[in-house]
Amino acid sequence: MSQAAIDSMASELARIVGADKVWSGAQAQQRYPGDKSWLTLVHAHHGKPLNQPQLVVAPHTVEQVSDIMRLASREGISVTPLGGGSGVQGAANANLGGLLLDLNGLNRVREIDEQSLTCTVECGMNVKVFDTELNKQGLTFTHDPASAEWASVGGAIAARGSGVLSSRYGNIQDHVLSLEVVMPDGSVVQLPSVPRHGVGPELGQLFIGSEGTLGIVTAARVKLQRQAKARRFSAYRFPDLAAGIAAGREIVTTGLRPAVIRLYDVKSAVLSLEKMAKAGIDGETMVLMIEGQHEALVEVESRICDEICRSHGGRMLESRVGAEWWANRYDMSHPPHVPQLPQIWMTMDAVADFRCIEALYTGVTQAIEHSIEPKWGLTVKTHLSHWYEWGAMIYSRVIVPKGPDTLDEAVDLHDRIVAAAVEASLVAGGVMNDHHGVGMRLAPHMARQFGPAGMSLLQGIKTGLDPQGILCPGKLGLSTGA
Ligand SMILES: Cc1cc2nc3c(=O)[nH]c(=O)nc-3n(C[C@H](O)[C@H](O)[C@H](O)COP(=O)(O)OP(=O)(O)OC[C@H]3O[C@@H](n4cnc5c(N)ncnc54)[C@H](O)[C@@H]3O)c2cc1C
Repeated sequence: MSQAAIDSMASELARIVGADKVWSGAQAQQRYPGDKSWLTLVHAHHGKPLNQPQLVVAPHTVEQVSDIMRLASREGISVTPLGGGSGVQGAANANLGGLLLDLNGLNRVREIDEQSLTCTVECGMNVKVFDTELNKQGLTFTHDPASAEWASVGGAIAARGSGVLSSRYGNIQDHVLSLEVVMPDGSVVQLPSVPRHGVGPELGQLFIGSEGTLGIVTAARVKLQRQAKARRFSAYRFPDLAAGIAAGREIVTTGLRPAVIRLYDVKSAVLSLEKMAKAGIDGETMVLMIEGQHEALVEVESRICDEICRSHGGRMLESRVGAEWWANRYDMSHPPHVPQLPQIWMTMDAVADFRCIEALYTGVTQAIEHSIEPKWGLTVKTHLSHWYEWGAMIYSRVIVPKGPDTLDEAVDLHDRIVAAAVEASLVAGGVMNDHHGVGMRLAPHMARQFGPAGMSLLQGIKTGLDPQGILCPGKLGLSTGA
């Protein structure tokens, strides 16, 4: 965009939202440095920011979002939505310029339906603030990612996120009941808000995980739960990872639903449970948390889980291990546990069915370990924390303790680790990833993971909904637009 076009667009945007909600040029880039991915941080550190919006606009209402999209569509300007900016894949970067749409001002709770236990909430609502508000009424959202203090509800939906309680309550797609979406041409779609329907396909699922490429999610009706009245923690030391996986599999495939089933491999257990090390955390360890409305049910479920864990060789640890784990569950997202540049760090979360899960663990962790020369001293620590009726997720925390000084070398190492892990997850019968989205990190691998026919279907949907290609061009491995 020429300077004249930017100025003209800025004044049109100011007419929609007010001049104090529009920023351009250096002001825009300083105000919005980009998301929390290593790629974003390392580029900014080397003076080559990935996030380069020419304009930023911060609407407060769905009508304003609609007017902005109508304007962007008329002018053919690309738009990148921004929620809490907590993404770790580089998705919320306006890397091709254009307009960054800051949605944090759309943060109202529109309605709580206490009979149906649902809430209609706007996309910019912060996840933690939302849950704190609900807690005052004895209710809870149950989407509890480690990034709750930064992430928005819209961002969680757009990135198809998951939270620590997912094994009982599901991932974000299970919480979302219906959506309000502003389309690239500014039209507003209200999807049916009923428990289930046979009125054609469930269109809401199209937007969950679409990372801003298909429409702007402005509000969602979401499922609520009553806050748990009873909660039990337990922890088990298993002879090896396979025994822990077998116990987890038996738990979820026999109808039991612990809210937390977290199985750490040896390195990860020592790292993540170090505060409890005196309790004998020296091997594969599982933390369980069982909760519900009825003490009696929680007691029975705990007892059966205990029997299952013991039958797979699990040795029960002091119950405080689980309780302390819960109290400190966000620690790994804060200093001193957060790595610093020039270190290279990333999380790789892969998912597969139970038939493939052990191969996935072995394949991905070994591929990461061998992806770069040993001199870099890479470490990989892995746990399983999202369990489904037919499979589970492995989550690897990867750190290169002293990365190279140059940007190109550092990005090359990073990309080699990612490519090796993606390939290994496919070979093992899984995919990368489970809940962190695609962003810029995984975009080059989308075609490999979706396959040519899958990509062609996705591209067709994109072209149909966004013929000008103005929403997040190039994201999700899609074309950069017309
Ligand atoms: C320390 C740490 C821990 C984390 N732990 C977890 C975790 O436990 N579980 C988990 O799932 N994730 C986790 N994440 C990743 C991240 O927090 C999630 O992906 C989160 O859901 C992103 O929300 P956000 O509002 O910050 O989105 P952003 O980063 O702002 O945006 C993410 C993507 O969604 C798009 N987008 C945002 N809002 C909208 C909207 N309203 N409509 C359309 N598109 C939109 C953006 O364009 C971008 O493509 C973690 C991140 C960090 C830094």
